[in-house]
Amino acid sequence: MGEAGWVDATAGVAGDMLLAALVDAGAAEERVHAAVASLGVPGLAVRTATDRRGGLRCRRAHVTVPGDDPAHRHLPELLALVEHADLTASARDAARRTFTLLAAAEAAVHGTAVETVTLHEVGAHDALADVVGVAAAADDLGLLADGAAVVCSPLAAGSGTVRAAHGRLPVPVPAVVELAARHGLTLGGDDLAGERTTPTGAALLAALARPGPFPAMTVRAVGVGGGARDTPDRPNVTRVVVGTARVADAVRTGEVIVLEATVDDLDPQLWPAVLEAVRAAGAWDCWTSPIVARHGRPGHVLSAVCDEAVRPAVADAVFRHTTTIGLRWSRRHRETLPRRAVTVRVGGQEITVKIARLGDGTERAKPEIADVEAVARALGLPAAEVAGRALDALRTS
Ligand SMILES: O=C([S-])c1cc(C(=O)S)c[n+]([C@@H]2O[C@H](COP(=O)(O)O)[C@@H](O)[C@H]2O)c1
Ligand code: NI
Repeated sequence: MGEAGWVDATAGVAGDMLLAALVDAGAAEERVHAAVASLGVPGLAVRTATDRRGGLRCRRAHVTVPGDDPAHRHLPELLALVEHADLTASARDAARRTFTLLAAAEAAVHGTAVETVTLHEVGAHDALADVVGVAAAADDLGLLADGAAVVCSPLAAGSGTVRAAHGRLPVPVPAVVELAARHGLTLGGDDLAGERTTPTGAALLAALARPGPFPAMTVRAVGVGGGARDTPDRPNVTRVVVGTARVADAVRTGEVIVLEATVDDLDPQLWPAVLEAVRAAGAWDCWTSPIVARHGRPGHVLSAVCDEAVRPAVADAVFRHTTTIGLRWSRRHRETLPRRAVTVRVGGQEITVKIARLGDGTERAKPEIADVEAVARALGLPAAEVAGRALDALRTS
């Protein structure tokens, strides 16, 4: 059975509110501190403290920013900071996906390209700390693991106007509406005054959650994250509930998007960079298959598997990074075995072992090959030996 999460954004959601809620639900704050510190921005830090919002106890996240924040950033700069930070693969993926979705929505709103769109507040130091902090916290709670599922409620639309770098904007602000339209998020609750859902909050939910009703789960913890304002109409909080999903059968079923493009005119040396870009856009997996294309030309079919939420970003990456001028996509059924991850040590170094459970209850363990390769390099041993020692360590643990 996998981890389950529910995000209640009916009173609103912002990056700092979600971060505080995840920490309040039990995510290790040290991991958040370390992730933010590893961005290498001197003076950028985050801490949380208990507070109250509208009579409810909550936790608030406080970000300390250096005084020299540039007026704006662009997506490549944010992705480079995330790339060099000390994050797990899942947390890095989550942070990358969030910024990519945010930039794609901003680009659509302002009619510019994703890579060159100017990100004002949403690319500032505090947004960076919020996104990376949420990625680290969600990872710590197991919400980014294979088989985990996070569901979110409708997001509070709010009402009125708000002052931003763009001038006075109508609420819900354009970036939030664009993110909702692209990722099927529901906006509701326009009875609430002011900005309740920010672009960063909406992008985090687009990247980490799918909209839906409260998932059946055995509840383990609840976290309440407070926003900057203490509003009289409703406690200004985002709630997170975490637990273990209740799954009736061993095999999970679901739907995924499979995108394909046939390409016969790309410099073959570029394919590794293309695959990396498509993954960075949010695809879970992507690969190429050699084909003989029209007129007997050797070519490749590029295939990518992703969630509906990131389909526009993945399609965008395929168009930008290959020579194709068309692609096709379809919804496909998927079945996956429940799995969990265990950390073992070989020669003092950590290796993650993924354990899948089959329908008859038997388990199949596989050390993560990237960890095996890194440890093999560090210890000067063959990878096969390190993998074997990881399985021995699992058996004796
Ligand atoms: O930074 C940018 S480009 C930006 C775009 C928009 C649009 O809707 S377009 C709105 N805002 C406003 O900035 C603040 C901070 O947002 P966070 O997501 O970083 O919390 C907020 O009021 C947004 O509505 C910024
Ligand atoms: Ni904008």
